[in-house]
Amino acid sequence: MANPHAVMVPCPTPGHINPMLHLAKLLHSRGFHITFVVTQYNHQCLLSSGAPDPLLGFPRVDSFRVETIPDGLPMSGRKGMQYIADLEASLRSESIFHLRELMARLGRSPGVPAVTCVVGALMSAALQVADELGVPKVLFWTTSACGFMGTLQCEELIRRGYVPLKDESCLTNGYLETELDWIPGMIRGIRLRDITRFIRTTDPEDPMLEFERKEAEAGHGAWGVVLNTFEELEADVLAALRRIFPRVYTLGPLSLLMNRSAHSPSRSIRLSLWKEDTECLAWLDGRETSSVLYVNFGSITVLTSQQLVEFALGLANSGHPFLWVIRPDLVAGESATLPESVLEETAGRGFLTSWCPQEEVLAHPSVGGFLTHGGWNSMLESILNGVPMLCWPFFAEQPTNCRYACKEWGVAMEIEGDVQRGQVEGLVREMMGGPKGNEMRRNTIKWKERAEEAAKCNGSSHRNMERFVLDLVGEASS
Ligand SMILES: O=c1ccn([C@@H]2O[C@H](COP(=O)(O)OP(=O)(O)O[C@H]3O[C@H](CO)[C@@H](O)[C@H](O)[C@H]3O)[C@@H](O)[C@H]2O)c(=O)[nH]1
Repeated sequence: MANPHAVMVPCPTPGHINPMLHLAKLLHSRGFHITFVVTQYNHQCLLSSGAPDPLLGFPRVDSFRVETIPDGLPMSGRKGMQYIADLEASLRSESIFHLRELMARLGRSPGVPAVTCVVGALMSAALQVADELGVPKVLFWTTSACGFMGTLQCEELIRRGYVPLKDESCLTNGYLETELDWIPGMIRGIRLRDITRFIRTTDPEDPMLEFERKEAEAGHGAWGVVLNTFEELEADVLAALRRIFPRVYTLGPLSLLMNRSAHSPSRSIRLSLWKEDTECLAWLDGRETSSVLYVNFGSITVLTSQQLVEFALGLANSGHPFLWVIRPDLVAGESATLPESVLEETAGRGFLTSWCPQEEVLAHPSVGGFLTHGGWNSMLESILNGVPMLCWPFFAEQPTNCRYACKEWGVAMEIEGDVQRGQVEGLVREMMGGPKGNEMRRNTIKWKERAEEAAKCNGSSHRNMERFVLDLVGEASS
C-alpha cells in the first residue's frame, strides 16, 4: 500500500511555520509522505536568508517536499503588521484557487502518493480543499488551548453585545476589566481584556476580527483539532474543548516530541525565513549562568519609537546583561535605533541582533529570563527551558497566554498598560534576582519537568501522537 500523504499548509508566518514543521517531521518519521506548502513571498525570504532552495528537495529525504503557492504580496522587505494586513486580505481572497491548483498538480505528479489528509494552520482554505478532495481535514490551531477557547468566544461576545466596543473610551474606562465567568473551562476571573486583542475594535466589520473568528470556527467542521500544548498544563480548558470538538489531540511541546522521536532523515530540515545570528550564542558562552535577560517580541509585533526607548532605558537602568533581538521592521515606519546614551551605558552588557535561533538561545544556561510578547511558541519554548518570563502582550491571543502564565502557571509577570521605563527596570530586577523571580523560576522548572513527562514514551503527548496517526490512517483507509 502507498504511504499516507499529508499536505501541510501553515499560515505563512514563523509562528505557524515552525510548529507545523515540527508536526510535519513527526508525521514523516511515522511513514507519511509530506507536502509542506509555503507562499512565494516566504520562499523568497528563505532564499534571501542564504538557505538552500527547499523546492529542490532535501538530501536523502525524497518523501518530504516543499511546494509554493502565490500570495500576491510585494517582495519588498519585512513589514511587520502591514505584512499581516496584506496577508490576511490575500489569503481570504486567493489561496483557495492556488491550493486547488496545487492539489491538481500533486495528483498528476508521478511517484507522489494520493493525498490522504490536509492539515491547515490558520488556513481554512486548506480545509475547504480537503473537503473537496474527500479526505480528513485537520485544524492545527497553533496557540495555547486557552487562547483557542478565548478566540472561539468572538461569536458569543458579539451576540451578547460586548463586541464591537461602543466607542474608543471603552479601551480606557475600565470596561475591559469586565469579568467573563461563563466561558467553559477557563480560569475564574478571566476578563474581556484577556481575550484576543482583535475584539478591541469599534468596527463591526473589522477585518482581523472577522478573519480570526472565521478561522477558529472552521474547527467546527474539522475532522480533528491539533494543539501544541500538553494535557497537564491546560486540563480544564481541554476538557471543555472536547465537549465542542469530536477529536482534540494535544501533541505539545511538538519540538520536544520531535527531538525524542526515533531518528528520521527529515529531522535536520529547517525553514528559517531570516538569517539567524549565531554569534549571539558565542556571546552567551561568555556570560554567567542565568545572568542574561533575553528580549524578543516575535515575528509580528510592532513598537512605536517611544515604546522602543522606554524598553531600552528600562533594560539599561536594570543593570542586567541582555540579548535583544530587534527586527529591522520592529518599529513602525522607522529604522529601530536605540538612543546613543543607552548604547554607551550598556556597551559590553547588551548584545543586539536582528534574528536568532531562539530555541537554542532559550536552552543556553546563561539565559535567566525572557521579556516576550507572549506568542505561544515563545512561551512554550521558554517553559521548556525553565526560563521565567516578563510578558508584554501585543495582539491576538497573547493577553490570554499572559493571564494564564501569570495567574495559573506562575511562570510570568506582566508589563501592564503602555510600557514605562521604571516598570520595566523594576520587573527585570525582580525577575532576575528577587523572591518573586525565584518563585517563578521554580514554577517554570516544575512545568518543564511535566512537559518532559508528557513527551516521554507513554506520556500524554506521546500517546496522543500515536493515536492521532492511527486515527488518521484508519480514517483515510476506511
Ligand atoms: O529571533 C527569533 C524570533 C523568533 N523565532 C521563532 O519564531 C517563532 C515566533 O513565534 P511566536 O512566539 O508564537 O510569536 P509570533 O511570531 O508573534 O506568532 C504568531 O503566532 C503564534 C502561534 O499561533 C501566536 O501565539 C502569536 O500570538 C502570533 O503573533 C518561535 O518559534 C521562535 O522560536 C526565532 O527563531 N528567532
